[in-house]
Amino acid sequence: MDAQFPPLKNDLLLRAARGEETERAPVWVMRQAGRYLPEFQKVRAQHGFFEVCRTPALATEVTIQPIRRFKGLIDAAIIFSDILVVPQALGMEVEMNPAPFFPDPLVNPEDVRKLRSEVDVHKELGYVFEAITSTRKALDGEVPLIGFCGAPWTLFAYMIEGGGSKTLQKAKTWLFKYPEESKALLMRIADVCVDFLVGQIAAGAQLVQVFDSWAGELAPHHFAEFSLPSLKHISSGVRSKLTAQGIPSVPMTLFPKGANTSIPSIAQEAGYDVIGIDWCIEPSVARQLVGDKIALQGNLDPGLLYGGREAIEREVKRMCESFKAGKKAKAWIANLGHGITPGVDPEDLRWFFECVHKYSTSV
Ligand SMILES: Cc1c2[nH]c(c1CCC(=O)O)Cc1[nH]c(c(CCC(=O)O)c1C)Cc1[nH]c(c(CCC(=O)O)c1C)Cc1[nH]c(c(C)c1CCC(=O)O)C2
Repeated sequence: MDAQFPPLKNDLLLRAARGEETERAPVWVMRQAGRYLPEFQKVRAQHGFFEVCRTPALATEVTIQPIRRFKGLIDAAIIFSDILVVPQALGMEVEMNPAPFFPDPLVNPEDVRKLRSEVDVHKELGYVFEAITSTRKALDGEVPLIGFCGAPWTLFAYMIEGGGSKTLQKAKTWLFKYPEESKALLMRIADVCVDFLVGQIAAGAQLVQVFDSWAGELAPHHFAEFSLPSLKHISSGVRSKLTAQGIPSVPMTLFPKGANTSIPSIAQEAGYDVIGIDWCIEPSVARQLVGDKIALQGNLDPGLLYGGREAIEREVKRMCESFKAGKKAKAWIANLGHGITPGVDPEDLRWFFECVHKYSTSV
């Protein structure tokens, strides 16, 4: 598989994801290709959001923009796409104006009949696979390429709410009034996620991340009941399908945002190599919870990038000390605790990268 691509020159991310010690922590940021970058805004001024996702040459260009700008400082690219392409593959209409909007959300359990019963990911999402292959080539081995999908619970919530929501009133109505139908839908989404991730890995993704952005909206026992089974289904399904197809396995990351009290069960049961953490948990505490076999990713508050250089340096130093436990960078991928937000000065992000390089070294 890798034979068709240029050799990888920087494998820090992959080594840390496998739990190894590294000279310094690899670093990238969630949503690194996005609206805070003027070069991204330029592309978006001429093309719709999903048009960029669906046009491999444009998706490749915006994926590479942060790699080009922060050359030598950034250790991974993440393919430009969105978690909501999976609901689209299931047959739902999704607009981005500028927040996600579903004109025809799932109102009650009978509505699942509107979804495609069989999803051919190559037909519906082949454009993502093409973008991945094209980006792998364009990266020329500079850094590894990350593929991703949304977690079934987060996607379920979008498909039912019809967009973002503060209370998740509709999604919770489903969970608690129709638990069996909800679980069936969550597993249907998980099946599509499995094929989608396998297709991304076959196309050249060197690590894959599952974003459960709304994990923290569930009580720990409800996370265990509704989200965790579908997350396990994804990790085990991806690995067994890769084996069956003779495709080498890649590290898998789960970002269960806000589900910090569920970290021990996630580490033991979910089947991921890396767990992403937000800034509401101390890194050294997360390390104690997961033991030394699982890698961690995170976790600076993205809001710190508005705080100026002094605050960024102080907090990155503190984060590094907490992750390293005073010793070495091991099994840790530096990142923010959630996506970078619009309005951040790209030069302040550069400073974040420089501070990680300085303070995360093994000493
Ligand atoms: C919940 C979620 C979505 N999308 C995603 C998540 C999970 C991560 C998270 O919790 O932030 C994931 C995502 N979305 C995007 C990426 C691309 C890769 C990257 O650079 O990280 C990734 C990994 C591009 C995007 N997806 C979106 C943009 C901005 C839209 C634009 O260009 O107009 C980008 C760059 C739009 C989007 N897409 C989504 C929302 C809520 C929005 C609008 C608000 C916002 O920007 O945060 C759904």
